[in-house]
Amino acid sequence: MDNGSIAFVGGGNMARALIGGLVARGRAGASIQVAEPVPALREALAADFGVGTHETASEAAALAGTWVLAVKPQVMRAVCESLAPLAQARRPLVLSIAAGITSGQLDRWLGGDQAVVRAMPNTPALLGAGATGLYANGRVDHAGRALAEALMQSCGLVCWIPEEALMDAVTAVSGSGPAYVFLLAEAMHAAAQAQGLAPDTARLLVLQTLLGAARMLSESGEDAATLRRRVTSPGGTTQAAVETFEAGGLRSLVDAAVAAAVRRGRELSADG
Ligand SMILES: NC(=O)C1=CN([C@@H]2O[C@H](COP(=O)(O)OP(=O)(O)OC[C@H]3O[C@@H](n4cnc5c(N)ncnc54)[C@H](OP(=O)(O)O)[C@@H]3O)[C@@H](O)[C@H]2O)C=CC1
Ligand SMILES: O=C(O)[C@@H]1CCC=N1
Repeated sequence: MDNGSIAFVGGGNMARALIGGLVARGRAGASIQVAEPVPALREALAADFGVGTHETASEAAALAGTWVLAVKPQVMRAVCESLAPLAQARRPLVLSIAAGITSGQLDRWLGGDQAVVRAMPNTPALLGAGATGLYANGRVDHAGRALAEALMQSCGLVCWIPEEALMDAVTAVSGSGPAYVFLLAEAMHAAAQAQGLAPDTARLLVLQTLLGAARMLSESGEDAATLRRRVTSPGGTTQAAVETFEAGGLRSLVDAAVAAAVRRGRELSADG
């Protein structure tokens, strides 16, 4: 049964990012099956990546030994229950990327005794620049862990997370994290225009600043605080801005935002 094919159940934003990352790094589109109820999404995935597409989860899942469950947490139970007979018959490696939903819930909804890996990726996976946290339940053997790791590594960095409870923190930091950076970019872009810069110029300057700063964080070997201090001339412009951020409570705001995301992850697993 396992011919190396992967079935994605759900062909939305995150599935598209993962499939794009896999195909860009050499996986044949034809080895990927996607179940997605929205016809326009199915057509776009087939056209862009050459994947096989299906209307229902069981049609796609029947063709693969690895299942990536990429539907919203709110519909995960119904999707798993619809796949339970197939899961019991075929014993696939199941990867769920859903926020909050626990491996115990997935195992139960799929009928029990399932090899379940929780993966929390993020959308830069599309560029091979993703970050994924992985947690495997006790039914996943060495080969299953290696397969899950290789799959997600083709979309970027992978970290194994030792305790499942920490997956909510991973979700709040790196799963949701790209949105925090995009929000900062939006705010800087608006502020640049408010100071009189033309929209295109503002966009270019913000974009290159974020890119350059991220590269320095990644490549300089120095920590964020050291790099920040080096920009901040005593009594200069950066100090004026940084003091404004600190006075406005930026650090505690970020702490509260991440805590809110962790709480929401826990709530998503509350029923069932
Ligand atoms: N977006 C992100 O950055 C990240 C998302 N995630 C997780 O990924 C999962 C998907 O999120 P995201 O891609 O943003 O959501 P989307 O809504 O973009 O994608 C989910 C897709 O699944 C479809 N769907 C619904 N029911 C079924 C079904 N029975 N069979 C097959 N497909 C179905 C939905 O169709 P319809 O719209 O008609 O319901 C939708 O197109 C979530 O669980 C989320 O927690 C994890 C990491 C990052
Ligand atoms: O917003 C969400 O719930 C999902 C999980 C992480 C990123 N997007």
